[in-house]
Amino acid sequence: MSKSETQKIQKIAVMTSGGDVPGLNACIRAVVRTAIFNQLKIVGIQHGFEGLIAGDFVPLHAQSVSNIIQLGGTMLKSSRSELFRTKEGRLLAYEKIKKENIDAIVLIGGDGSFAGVNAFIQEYADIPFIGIPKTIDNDIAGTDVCIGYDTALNTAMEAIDKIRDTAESHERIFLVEVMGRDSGYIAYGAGLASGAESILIPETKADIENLENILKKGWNRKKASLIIVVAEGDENGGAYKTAEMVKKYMPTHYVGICILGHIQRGGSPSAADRILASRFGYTSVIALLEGKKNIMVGIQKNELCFTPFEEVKKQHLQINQSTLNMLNALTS
Ligand SMILES: Nc1ncnc2c1ncn2[C@@H]1O[C@H](COP(=O)(O)OP(=O)(O)O)[C@@H](O)[C@H]1O
Ligand SMILES: O=P(O)(O)OC[C@H]1O[C@](O)(COP(=O)(O)O)[C@@H](O)[C@@H]1O
Ligand SMILES: [Mg+2]
Repeated sequence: MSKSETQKIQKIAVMTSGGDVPGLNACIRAVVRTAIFNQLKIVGIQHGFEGLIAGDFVPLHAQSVSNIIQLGGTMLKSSRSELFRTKEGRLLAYEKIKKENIDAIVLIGGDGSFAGVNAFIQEYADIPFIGIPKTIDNDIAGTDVCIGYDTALNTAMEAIDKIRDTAESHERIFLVEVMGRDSGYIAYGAGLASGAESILIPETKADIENLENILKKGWNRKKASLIIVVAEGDENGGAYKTAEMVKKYMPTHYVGICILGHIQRGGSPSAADRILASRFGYTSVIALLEGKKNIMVGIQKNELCFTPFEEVKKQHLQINQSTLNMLNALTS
């Protein structure tokens, strides 16, 4: 039997992996403070799985996380790691965990990171992991909302409001491309919140079929500006490709393009993200102390819940007929 199964957990580690989001520092703070409050030792693993493979550990104390709850980015850094996808990489990671006497790990990551840790625990079963979901794409099943989505959504909405000002003054059409590799959550949320005339997302094809109609109707009823929000992962290829289509429908109009890009990943986290991050961080350590392992913390219908890593999949935005009806009414 392994140490973690026979003895109390004494030393844990926390890490961030995958694309960063606002709220990671708030989550790290909650994990560290809860660990220390419960007399656990805690180290940070720097640079995600790359740092785990390299043994890049840093001791953490209550003061290490002072004054970071409001900061974007991650004090532990993050990475995407090709080496962790290999058995050799995961063996190196295991060796470093054992050498550092780490009994359990809190992993703040996305669906990719959880797939990675699922591969790891099939090979090395004696290290309990608790996952905390973060991604601005909000596309992780097992939780209604991920850390970072709310702040990214607000960043995108504020940017679209600004584009609306200049579009109105000059009576122009703009395409605004927001992040979402395979996900329409930011596009849908920011488009709805900013009164966009059209929202193009990977989850539905009806949006592009209606585009010409919506634009012509809007212009004919003397709208001074038209804003189309496009998810980067939209099946038509994002803002540049869609702009070509729009220019065909409205050949005499100015068609501007604005790609928001990584601006959506930065900035001070919203209150909602800080609160979510704090709840998830606290719950993850308590879960380890209660003997839970290899599960992701989540929140569904405002209740905290847990999902085994092997069941953590991508979540797709569900757009049903009543949502389409609402969008049709609000953009008319
Ligand atoms: N199937 C897998 N097997 C092993 N490692 C994986 C697997 N999928 C992802 N990973 C690891 O997890 C890292 C983070 O995944 P990624 O999809 O980039 O971000 P996120 O965790 O935010 O979804 C990858 O860079 C890789 O090291
Ligand atoms: O910063 P990178 O590595 O280029 O990744 C960009 C991608 O990361 C995201 O911001 C989301 O990343 P995660 O799934 O890792 O949270 C996508 O919206 C975007 O397509
Ligand atoms: Mg992902």
